[in-house]
Amino acid sequence: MAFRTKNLFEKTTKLVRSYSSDKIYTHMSLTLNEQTGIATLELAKPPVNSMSFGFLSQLAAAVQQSEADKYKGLIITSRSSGVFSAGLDLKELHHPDSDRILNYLRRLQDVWFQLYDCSTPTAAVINGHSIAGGCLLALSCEYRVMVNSFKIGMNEALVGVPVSPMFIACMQSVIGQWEAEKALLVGRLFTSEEALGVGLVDEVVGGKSEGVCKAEGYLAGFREVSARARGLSKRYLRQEVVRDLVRRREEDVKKLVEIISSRGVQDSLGEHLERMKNKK
Ligand SMILES: CCCCCCCC/C=C\C=C\CC(=O)SCCNC(=O)CCNC(=O)[C@H](O)C(C)(C)COP(=O)(O)OP(=O)(O)OC[C@H]1O[C@@H](n2cnc3c(N)ncnc32)[C@H](O)[C@@H]1OP(=O)(O)O
Repeated sequence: MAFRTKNLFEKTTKLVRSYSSDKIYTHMSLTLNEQTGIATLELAKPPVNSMSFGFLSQLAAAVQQSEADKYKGLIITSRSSGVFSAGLDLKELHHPDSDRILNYLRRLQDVWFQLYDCSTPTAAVINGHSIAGGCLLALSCEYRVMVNSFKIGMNEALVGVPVSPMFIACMQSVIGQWEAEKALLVGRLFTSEEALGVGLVDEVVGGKSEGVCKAEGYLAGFREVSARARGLSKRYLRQEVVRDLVRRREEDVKKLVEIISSRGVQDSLGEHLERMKNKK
């Protein structure tokens, strides 16, 4: 089979350089299967694929690449066998520099808009724990296959930070208002099986390769469908959520910076980081 592992940054060097201070293309790899036209984006930022500024920039470049090259599909998964993504990098949120946190949250918004609103068919193979921002990443894809025995959800309530409108909108659009409310207000993490029960994921499988096959099956379902019509329909279906968040994006970011910088939230973040350190 003809596989081409693309160094994403060959084509997007300019974009990534202007976005990121990290070394180019260190946190993920994008591999195109030239026979199917489906690309796999494998997150590879040990130990837990936390979403640092550089990670978000590379993710943005990958999504942009899939749109520009008109991939038939994009599968997002993790190189780690235990963690899909631990979400936002808590170190970016703890004692932040005011300009950096503003730019970090703007970057997060940009990536989310790009992924959520992209016309490329997308699927997530969640082959490990998927927490908060990690759950957002999976929910922004169209289809989710999860490997059993892991946890997924948005734990902001336990971290002591508010769930932001973008995260809420995504959760609501997949599992509905009441289930989202029940889960988000207590920071519930679902097992793979519970996630399937509530509709947070579409399938549960025994391992990553089975998950990739299921995701490919979903994406192959569009082979006979006009890519243009499909892409436009997806945008129309998602436009209400996008429009609302675009309209209020600057207001949301400024409010969140204010909240994150507050003493109470900083104390909670510090305690959460301490708990993680002490769990060993
Ligand atoms: C509209 C405006 C834009 C929107 C902006 C929204 C902004 C709103 C504000 C906040 C939103 C926050 C959402 C988030 O995503 S916050 C992140 C929440 N995530 C977590 O709490 C995950 C915590 N991690 C875990 O539960 C575990 O690490 C787990 C993922 C289950 C993996 O467990 P395990 O394999 O046992 O690994 P360890 O726990 O030992 O961790 C290994 C090392 O990784 C460090 N780590 C873990 N998670 C993070 C993280 N999120 N960020 C940074 N670092 C992380 C951990 O401390 C260990 O480090 P070390 O080895 O040095 O001790």
